[in-house]
Amino acid sequence: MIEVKDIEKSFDGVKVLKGVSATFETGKVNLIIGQSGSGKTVLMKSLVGLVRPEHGEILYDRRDLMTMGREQLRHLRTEIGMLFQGSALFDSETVLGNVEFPIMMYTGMSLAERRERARFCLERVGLKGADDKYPSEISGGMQKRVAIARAIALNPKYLFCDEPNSGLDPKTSILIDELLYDITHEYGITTVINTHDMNSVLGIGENIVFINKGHREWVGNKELIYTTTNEALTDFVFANDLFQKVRSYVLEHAHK
Ligand SMILES: Nc1ncnc2c1ncn2[C@@H]1O[C@H](COP(=O)(O)OP(=O)(O)OP(=O)(O)O)[C@@H](O)[C@H]1O
Repeated sequence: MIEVKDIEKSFDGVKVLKGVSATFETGKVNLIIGQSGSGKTVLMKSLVGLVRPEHGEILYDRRDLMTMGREQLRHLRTEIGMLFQGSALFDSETVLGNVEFPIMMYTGMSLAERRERARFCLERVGLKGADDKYPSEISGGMQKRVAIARAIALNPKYLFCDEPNSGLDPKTSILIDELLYDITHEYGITTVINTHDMNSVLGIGENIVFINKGHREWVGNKELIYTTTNEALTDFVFANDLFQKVRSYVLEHAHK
């Protein structure tokens, strides 16, 4: 479990996180949602140590990132998997090479062990047989799967995904969501996903943290979101006509 307590972060004197507290649960898909500019990315960057808040605590299973020494930080990094926007694969490396990379960086495994682990991860994300391809030779959805295989290569306790559906068609997005959901549950990972995608919110949102103008405005799950009376949240989630209709349908049937 990751807990953040009263996080504050400013840029050039402007506060963008205004005392955010939230819990990201173990073995669950935790979503951070909110409008553009609300502070989601700054929150996620704070969680992984890329941004340093001026105030607050970031507790990884009770270990505070804010007060960790260099060794503790290095150890924590081996427990974290990251999936960046746009996959961020190394173009000059094969699919297998990309997945092997963190294993080579952070473990003392032999080449044969590394290969075995990387192949296992590729098979887990449904990419058996793609080892020798280069990122430019595979589709965006496949690239995302490679990035997921790389993110789980070190068997992480915590997995962070920044907009994992960006650039994908709706069907591929759902498949990627399902894969992230399955992996989270299979390995008991604390997964934190930063997303705008309403299909993801209503599909895999087991624990949803809604950030509005730098505040944590609402916490709940995909079921509770239908009945929320929080205006900022309904404006954000049900802005789209189709989702508004889905909401009306769900509410109507819930009362029968
Ligand atoms: N390094 C930085 N320097 C100055 N301001 C920043 C920096 N990073 C973020 N901000 C500001 O902090 C605010 C929150 O930005 P953030 O990127 O967290 O928004 P977001 O919710 O992730 O938006 P989006 O969904 O569009 O990515 C914005 O006003 C942004 O301009």
